[in-house]
Amino acid sequence: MLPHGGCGCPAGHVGRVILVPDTSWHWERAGVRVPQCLVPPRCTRIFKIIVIGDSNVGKTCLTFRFCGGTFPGKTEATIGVDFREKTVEIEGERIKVQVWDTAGQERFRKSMVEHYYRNVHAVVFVYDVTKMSSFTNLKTWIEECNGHAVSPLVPRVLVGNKCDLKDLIQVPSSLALKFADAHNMLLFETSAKDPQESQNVDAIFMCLVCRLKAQRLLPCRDTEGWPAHSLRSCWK
Ligand SMILES: Nc1nc2c(ncn2[C@@H]2O[C@H](COP(=O)(O)OP(=O)(O)OP(=O)(O)O)[C@@H](O)[C@H]2O)c(=O)[nH]1
Repeated sequence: MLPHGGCGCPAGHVGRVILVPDTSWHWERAGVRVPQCLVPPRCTRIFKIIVIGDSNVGKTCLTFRFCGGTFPGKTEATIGVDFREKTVEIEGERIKVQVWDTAGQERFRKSMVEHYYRNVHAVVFVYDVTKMSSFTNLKTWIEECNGHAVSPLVPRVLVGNKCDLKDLIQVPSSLALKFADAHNMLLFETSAKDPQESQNVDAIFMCLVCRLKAQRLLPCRDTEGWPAHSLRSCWK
């Protein structure tokens, strides 16, 4: 039997690895034994991605589509922030993507703004392709982001949502592309509503996750989500 923390994770899991009579390794926690093959990998990194933009552009729907695979029938204005999570596996590493769906309405975001930007790993700026004002307001959102000392190294992407409303498009792709280039961002034009676009919605977040993974600077956390005491030994 290995001592507590014998799994090797520097954080020390709340549980222990034991060798049972059938000679296979099991994970024991609160008296429940789970075969080792079902135990999640030792460390799961968490990437915090915030989604910002005007009210009604579809931030909630995009995060629903990515995290839950569906388009919500009905949404209400976000108050403060809503969190959604999805665990993805890239090259054998499990990564928890923590998506912060922020309020677009000023009155619902005031007290929370500091929290949005603290320790953020990536930013998704969203506008509505059928509403020019949501595109012109992007300047303000970028200024707010920069004003909260978000490093230029933090990856950012631009998303034009509601592309399914083809007859109502006000923001030409060429204009959006120019803006994205000027701000060193990738541009995605998509629709949270159209199920055929779901892969494109996934691509927004997965491209950020891949870039973050490549940076290899982000710390590992144990499977409970707590920061590991010694981060370096968990880096690949
Ligand atoms: N046609 C269409 N409608 C969409 C799409 N995405 C969102 N909507 C609709 O747009 C409205 C606003 O969507 P939300 O996701 O709540 O917008 P939000 O940006 O989160 O708004 P706040 O929480 O106020 O910041 C809802 O009525 C959605 O059904 C889309 O891709 N296509």
